[in-house]
Amino acid sequence: MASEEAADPGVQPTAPVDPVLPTTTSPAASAASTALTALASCKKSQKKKKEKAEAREGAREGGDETAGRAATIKGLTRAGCQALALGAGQEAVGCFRKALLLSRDVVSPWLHRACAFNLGAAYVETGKPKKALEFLLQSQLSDNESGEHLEELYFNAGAAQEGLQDFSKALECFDKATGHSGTSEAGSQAGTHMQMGCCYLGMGELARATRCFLDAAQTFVAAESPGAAAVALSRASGSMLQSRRFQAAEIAGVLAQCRSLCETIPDPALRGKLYNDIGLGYSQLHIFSLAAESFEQALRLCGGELKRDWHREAALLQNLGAAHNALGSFGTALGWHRRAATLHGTLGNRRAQGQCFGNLAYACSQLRNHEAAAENYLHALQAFRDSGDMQGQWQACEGLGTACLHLGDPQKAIRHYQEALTLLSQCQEEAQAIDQELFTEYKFSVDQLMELAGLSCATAIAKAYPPSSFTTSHPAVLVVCGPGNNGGDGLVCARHLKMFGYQPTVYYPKRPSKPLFEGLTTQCEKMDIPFLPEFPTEPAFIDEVYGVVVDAIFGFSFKGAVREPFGSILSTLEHITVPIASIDIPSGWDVEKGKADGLQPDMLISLTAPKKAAMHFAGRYHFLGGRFVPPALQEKYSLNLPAYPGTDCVLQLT
Ligand SMILES: NC(=O)C1=CN([C@@H]2O[C@H](COP(=O)(O)OP(=O)(O)OC[C@H]3O[C@@H](n4cnc5c(N)ncnc54)[C@H](OP(=O)(O)O)[C@@H]3O)[C@@H](O)[C@H]2O)[C@H](O)CC1
Ligand SMILES: [K+]
Repeated sequence: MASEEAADPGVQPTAPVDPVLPTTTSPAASAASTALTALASCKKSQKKKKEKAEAREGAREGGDETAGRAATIKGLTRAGCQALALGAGQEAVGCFRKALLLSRDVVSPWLHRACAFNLGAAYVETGKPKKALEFLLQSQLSDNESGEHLEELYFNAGAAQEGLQDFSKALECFDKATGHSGTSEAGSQAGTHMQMGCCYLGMGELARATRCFLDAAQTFVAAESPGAAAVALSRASGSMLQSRRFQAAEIAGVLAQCRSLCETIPDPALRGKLYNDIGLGYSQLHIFSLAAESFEQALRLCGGELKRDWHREAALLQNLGAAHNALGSFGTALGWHRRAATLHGTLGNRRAQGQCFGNLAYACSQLRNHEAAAENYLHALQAFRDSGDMQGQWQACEGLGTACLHLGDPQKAIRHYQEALTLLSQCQEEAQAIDQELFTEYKFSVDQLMELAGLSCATAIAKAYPPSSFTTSHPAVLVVCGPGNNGGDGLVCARHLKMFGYQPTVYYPKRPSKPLFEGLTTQCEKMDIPFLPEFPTEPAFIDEVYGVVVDAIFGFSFKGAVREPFGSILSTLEHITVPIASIDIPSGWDVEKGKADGLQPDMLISLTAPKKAAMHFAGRYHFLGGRFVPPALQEKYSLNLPAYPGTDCVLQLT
């Protein structure tokens, strides 16, 4: 979708989409990739294990009473390994479990531990990390075991911890695995680096993740594994893009390296996936010519008629059209949009089809074929209505309005523009609507959400301004609370800051007489958090005494001109030099348009989802908090929230 005014088609909804091959580095994606990598490693270790088990068991087959049992264990181990190789994880688990049971009656503790290891590794593979750890722990090898054994054990334990999203424990294990990797192949060391990269991604440490992926890529190249090296480079470029701390030229360099490796990868499916990822990377860098080339290369690899991946093909056609729109080659774009719209339609993906019709309409309008533009905007509008996409609907209406103007029908244009405006305001009321739905449909109480919101704020503040960064003698924080729920978030935040070792002081001039706010106030008082009787009028005084000021005055219900006493408070805050951390929205800002001459906080903690005004935020730290929106609600409002790292309650956006 794109409106006539869309100056930046890479950011507008014309941007390539990727429903099939997410480059996302969310913990979920990382877990998925973990499972895959673990699979490869397990297979490797199972193979070795199998060989060693056979050799050692063979040596033990000396006609003693356990020979028969050992032979059965050997058979079960072999069957388990075969099942693993065929991807039948459950069956493998069954075999290894039986082998383990039998091994209990065999005198050799080594054999028992080897069987426990096999079962643990199979559980890693079947995505049962808790079970995996249970058995991997039973397989603890002694210090005089070979380094390779220990490397395998720690690798699998790391993969299991990663599956449990305990990234720091996983990293400890992977570290130990690399510590024992002296004799192992380069490929297995690189595999460990990949896993470590995934852990850092899960922890939101994107620069470290990038380093690990790049290290892995280098080792894979040295080990002559171009496919694995290209995957590592693709992950590296993804985390570089996400971190926003790398220069475009650096990222483009990684993408180019990845692309040249792709040419040597024999597996067409992997090559196709990588070309698509590379295309998405180039799109994010706004290098649309290379993006289009990469998408075309991916499209050629979509598979023959029998094994065709139609969903991927539809996404690629859509991406190609979007890239050509961005390049201004609208004539070429038309064909891609049409094919994409048809294929998405056949696959029943109405929303994506709407986007393709929108892109097609935009290309038609640029080619001055306003009749065709109007017709396609109408198709887009219908598709967005069917799929409940409000943003798509108002953009289609706006496009329709412009097309009608060009076609000499101003009355009709006005009607479409009016509809676009109504739809737009409905979008902007979304934050309140989500809030309402959380209470009415999902039966959350305000207290619950406020607790989570306030905890997120305190956590984000502690991340951005650790006590060591304060120039004041104590980590003193002034929390200014307003009369609504934003103020309530401030009180909760103050309480958690105190728990975290800060010294918060609250200013709360207009206190609603409601049990919730009275309770929050008492909790703060009981925790020896002082409440200021008056607000300091001198900005210099605030700078002197406090290291950070939390702005919890107004949130999304602020309207009109600021009324006292908040007008004077905000004027003072506009002149302080210590950093301000605003909760949800900088106070005094228009919820949609911001306020150029208003408060300019150093930090913004957006709750639930960034509000429109967040676009005008120019401070150093933007965090997302309020990790409480259930997936169904996220989907209903097409929130497209980025994934929170691991179990964190905040996510740093910038
Ligand atoms: N789901 C979530 O994301 C959650 C968000 N939470 C936080 O709640 C706020 C929204 O809270 P709400 O109570 O709806 O409103 P505000 O805190 O933004 O402010 C309302 C009060 O402000 C007064 N007000 C409004 N405009 C002005 C003005 N121009 N001058 C002075 N005072 C003003 C208003 O007074 P009235 O007299 O108009 O009633 C209210 O007293 C959201 O942003 C989050 O921070 C919750 O924690 C739950 C989860
Ligand atoms: K605020």
